[in-house]
Amino acid sequence: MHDRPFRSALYIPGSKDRALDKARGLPVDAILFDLEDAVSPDAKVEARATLASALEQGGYGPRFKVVRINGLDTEWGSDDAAAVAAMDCDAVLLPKVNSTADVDALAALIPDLPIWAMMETPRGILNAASIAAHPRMAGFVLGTNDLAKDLNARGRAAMVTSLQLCLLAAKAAGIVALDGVYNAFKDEDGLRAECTEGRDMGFDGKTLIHPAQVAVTNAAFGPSDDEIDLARRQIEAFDVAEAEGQGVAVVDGRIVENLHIVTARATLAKADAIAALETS
Ligand SMILES: CC(C)(COP(=O)(O)OP(=O)(O)OC[C@H]1O[C@@H](n2cnc3c(N)ncnc32)[C@H](O)[C@@H]1OP(=O)(O)O)[C@@H](O)C(=O)NCCC(=O)NCCSC(=O)C[C@H](O)C(=O)O
Ligand SMILES: [Mg+2]
Repeated sequence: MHDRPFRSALYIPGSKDRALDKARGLPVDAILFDLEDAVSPDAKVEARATLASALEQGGYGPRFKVVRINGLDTEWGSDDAAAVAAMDCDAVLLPKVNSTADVDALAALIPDLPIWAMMETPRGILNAASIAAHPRMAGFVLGTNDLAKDLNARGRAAMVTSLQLCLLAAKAAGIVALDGVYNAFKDEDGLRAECTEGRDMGFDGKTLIHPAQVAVTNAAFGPSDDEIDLARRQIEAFDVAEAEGQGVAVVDGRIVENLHIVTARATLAKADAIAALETS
């Protein structure tokens, strides 16, 4: 559990002024300002300047700001990294990370900023544990489109092992883990089902491509009223049990032990963090 929510993380093409402006009013927890795949090659250089100007202008409030650069093996990567070092953002996102050597290369160009990794290549997935444990690494974003392409995979079931390897690595290292995008952005029911699946696997949130996906995602990854109510009742019941010298309570016919109280407290802390974010 992280000290801020990451339920929804919206990609915004760095080249699109209108979308950059719209994001200032969207209730997302994080923004992934994109210089990579959402920007065509002939617009890359201009997008860098457009994004720098949008971030300088500000207005993104409490949203966590991540800039996705082009790979350092492309003609734009090094200049993107130099530009990002001077931008007002919270992390830099490196695409197609294969190994810790890729992270080292970016770390050498940007001394301070937390680094996030796109996990979207077979080599990267196999190296997930060492990438997550890199001292500068702070977040994983699953790139399920690139991964499906490289695996020649059809459907999400074919990627579950990859998703879980990344989750295990992220949880072991204590970093953020965000699920991949749902491409059919007008299919609300399909998005809800995939959010539910990602949440139940343990992802902190989901990456999005369109504002219409925000509400469903925030609802799926935030604690529901029933979950908050249950967490409160578990804590109360466990306090009573402990006062009576017991190590176990029973709530709704299920046992509640100390470890469940850790989860219950995390649920309440997340609800508080969401409320604080939404009122700031
Ligand atoms: C998918 C889109 C191309 C659709 O664009 P459009 O047809 O313009 O949508 P709408 O007309 O419905 O837009 C309505 C308004 O919303 C704004 N808008 C649209 N998208 C965004 C956005 N992402 N962020 C902020 N605002 C947005 C429009 O400007 C309209 O505003 P207004 O005119 O004021 O009403 C488009 O949504 C889009 O480009 N989405 C982002 C695509 C993207 O970022 N792709 C790259 C990331 S996905 C990826 O690479 C994952 C990973 O690497 C992998 O491998 O899986
Ligand atoms: Mg990708």
